Amino acid sequence: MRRHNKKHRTIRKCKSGPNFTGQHLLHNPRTIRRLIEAASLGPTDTVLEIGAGKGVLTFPAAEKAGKVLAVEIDADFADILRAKAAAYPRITVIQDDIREVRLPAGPFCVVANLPFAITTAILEKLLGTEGKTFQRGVFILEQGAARRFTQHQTLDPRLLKWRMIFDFEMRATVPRTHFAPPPRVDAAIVRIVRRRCPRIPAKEGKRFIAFAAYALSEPKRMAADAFKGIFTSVQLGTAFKNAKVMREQAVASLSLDQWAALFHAMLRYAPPYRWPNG
Ligand SMILES: C[S@@+](CC[C@H](N)C(=O)[O-])C[C@H]1O[C@@H](n2cnc3c(N)ncnc32)[C@H](O)[C@@H]1O
Repeated sequence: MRRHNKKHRTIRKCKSGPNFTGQHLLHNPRTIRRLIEAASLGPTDTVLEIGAGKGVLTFPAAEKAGKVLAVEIDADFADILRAKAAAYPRITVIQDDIREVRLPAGPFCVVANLPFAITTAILEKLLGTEGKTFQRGVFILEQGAARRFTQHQTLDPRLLKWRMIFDFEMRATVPRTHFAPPPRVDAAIVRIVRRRCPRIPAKEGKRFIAFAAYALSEPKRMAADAFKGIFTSVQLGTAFKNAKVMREQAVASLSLDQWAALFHAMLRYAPPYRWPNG
């Protein structure tokens, strides 16, 4: 699984503070149960567990799944987990930084109580081109991030792109008291599932981000103005009619399906020299 042959460090001895690795260990049985249930694991599933800690999620996941790859950066935690998992052939402990780990070549699911500080880096890895075999996952995230990822509309072009290809759903909130030590804020369980029919082809992701960033440069602008640099007025009329977009509608209020329909209209009707560049 390793990409580089780097020497490992014992992370907790590093400089940036006592808990910069987000070591908030989950101890509430109800939340553990909820998370595992939300993962809907079965015997054919390969699970990548991110930030396995001392294994509070590893063993319940291994009871249901075919295989669990438990990644943990902290050498002490990884040793504890390896010792506990010695009698469990379905669990493999990988002591490494998840950002350096090569993702499984075949389909896999994720179970993770994430280190909050690197949430975006981890999602970028799973939901971008590197994660092409990622199917679905359940994640404990900071509640603010969970709300941002799952709210109806978003002004973030990269998040919009993710939501063209994956469905995000907030499953439950998790009070900070369910962790030891408790983080400063509450958390939430978010389920992310690859759509059977993505709204746009995954290979168009970069182009879609450029398209969304262009139109969202002034989010309150009316849609007719936001897209007029891309479409001629005839093309705009057709694109808006097909996407059920009103000319006066603020670009920030477009639904996911409307974004997708307008993007497809650009690919179909607008000449490439009018497509926004990333
Ligand atoms: C919120 S704790 C979760 C621990 C355990 N899964 C639980 O629920 O109790 C996050 C874990 O991620 C680990 N971690 C932090 N940064 C990591 C990284 N870059 N790669 C892998 N693990 C990391 C921490 O050491 C910590 O054990």
